[in-house]
Amino acid sequence: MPRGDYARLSTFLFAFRRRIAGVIVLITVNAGLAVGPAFLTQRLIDEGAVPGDTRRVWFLGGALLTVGVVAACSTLAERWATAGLAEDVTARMRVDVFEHLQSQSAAFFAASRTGAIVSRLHGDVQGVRDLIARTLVTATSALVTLVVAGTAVLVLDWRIAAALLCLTPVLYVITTRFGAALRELTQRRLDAVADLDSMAAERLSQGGAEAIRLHGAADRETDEFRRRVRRVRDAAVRGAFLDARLGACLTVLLSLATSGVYVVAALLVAGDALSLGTMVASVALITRVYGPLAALPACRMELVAGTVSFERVREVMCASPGVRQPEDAQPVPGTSVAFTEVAFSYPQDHAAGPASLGPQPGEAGHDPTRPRRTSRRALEAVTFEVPAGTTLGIVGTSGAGKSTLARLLTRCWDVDAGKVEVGGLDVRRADLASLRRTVGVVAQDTFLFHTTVRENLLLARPHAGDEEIADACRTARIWDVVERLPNGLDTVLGDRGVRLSGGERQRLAIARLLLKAPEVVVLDEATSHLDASTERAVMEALQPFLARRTCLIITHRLSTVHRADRVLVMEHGRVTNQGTPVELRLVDTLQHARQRS
Ligand SMILES: Nc1ncnc2c1ncn2[C@@H]1O[C@H](COP(=O)(O)OP(=O)(O)OP(=O)(O)O)[C@@H](O)[C@H]1O
Repeated sequence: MPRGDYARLSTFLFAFRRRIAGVIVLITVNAGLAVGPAFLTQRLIDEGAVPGDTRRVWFLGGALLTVGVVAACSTLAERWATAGLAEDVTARMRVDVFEHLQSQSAAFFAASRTGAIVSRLHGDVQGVRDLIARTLVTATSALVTLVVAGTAVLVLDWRIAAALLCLTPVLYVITTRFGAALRELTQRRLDAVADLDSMAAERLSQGGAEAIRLHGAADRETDEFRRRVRRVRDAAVRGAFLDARLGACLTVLLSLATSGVYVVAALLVAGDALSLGTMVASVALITRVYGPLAALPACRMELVAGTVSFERVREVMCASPGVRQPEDAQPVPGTSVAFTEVAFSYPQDHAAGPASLGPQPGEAGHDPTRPRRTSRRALEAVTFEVPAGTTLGIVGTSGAGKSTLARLLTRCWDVDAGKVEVGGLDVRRADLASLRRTVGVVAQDTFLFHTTVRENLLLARPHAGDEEIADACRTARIWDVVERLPNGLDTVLGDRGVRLSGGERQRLAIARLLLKAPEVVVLDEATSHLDASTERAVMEALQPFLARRTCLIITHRLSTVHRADRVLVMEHGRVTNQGTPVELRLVDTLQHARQRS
């Protein structure tokens, strides 16, 4: 692992330093308790068994039992402390990642695959948990035990200690060679798992599954899934094989060394240069030295795997939010809206998120050789004003850039040139929370969460009471539908609100807007799924709510904007006309635009 990664991992763990110190103390106590029996055994043989002192034998036997019981209790305490520490670090990391992702702009999510993000939040964070709960603890314990047991052997007899420790450099060389290969394999396996997660998340979503069914593409998709599963399998099998090869090398090496130590000790006893008790104690300590020596290489490998996971989590944590709030951000002071000479292009080629969250080799869209480029301008020199409390209708051909206006107004994206102002304040200088409180949008596609109607509505105003919710639903002409649901407001709507029709989802989104009651309202094709009479009814009911507010109503239908104070006509990212509905002779303009599209 690069040195910088260790430093970052240490920085993250610094917040838990007291508990880590506690765990290290327990590990050291355990290591001390693990070598105690060897010394007691040495004395039991040399001072009790050999001279025939039975009182000494009983006393030292009792001491051995006591050390065993204390060691068991101390191990229990160490496991408990370690498990708690690892889970707390994991929980903290999950929340940090989630919180950081919430601050990402639309550009990040447009460039990243959902499954890959979820994989970071779940699989890779789990990898970090294993790193802390298993690897770091085992490594620390192995190191401490190695030092304590090595010193104990040295105290008993330096010649045996020398024979025991001569293995260390050989072990180091072997693990270094295996470590590099394992790092690459782990990276490949985690990428392959993220690919799989990402495909499953998309294809098994309600919309994805329906699209596959409608296009009869089930077999093709299964083949693709099989190909991705094979990539995961291949990387895992190669990793396991590498592990097994390392295990075999270690077994051979350790058996060689163990027999070597036995022979050295036996020769010393035969030549009267060592007591029997010291030989038994030294032999007992072999496992205490070779256990850690054998565990350390495996730890090193796991450390490599774990830090790959850590690095992948860190990559997401380091993704800078595309939309930042300045230090001196100000609350939005008014409700007028103005666009001045605004130009904007959507970034292309997944430039906005970490590369590993975008398409991977073999996936559609992955082509590192292709030069990066930006798309054609979505907006070009767009200028208009909506005075506070007035309504602007925005009409135009499909792809003209109408929805992009709403995204720039709420700072889902930032303009490339020009400025967007709310209440005379450039939105780039506005406090984001204040901006998003002031501006409310009913988007073209309504997103509903897989939860109850009530929870979906409370997203707009968390403390709204049942009466307020019911009033908003009545105004949005959705209350009778909610009442007919099996559990009313407590009915779970399914993935993305699958239990409701497109028009019902839209009306629920309008109810959500009514609960939020923002001062600036954007309705982006908010009634496009409604039949003409329901649309009329909803718009009529909304009038008192909209009357006092600044409104931008984006639509294809003339009827929806006939009450607007002014209307903007857009084509290919430009404003081609604006005026009152009457001035523009809107019908003609629209028909003209349609003919040209
Ligand atoms: N996330 C995105 N990434 C890249 N290009 C985008 C993205 N969203 C929109 N575009 C492009 O920007 C242009 C304007 O899109 P926009 O959604 O603003 O159009 P619109 O006028 O609302 O269209 P419609 O009436 O069909 O909803 C289109 O050419 C579209 O392809």
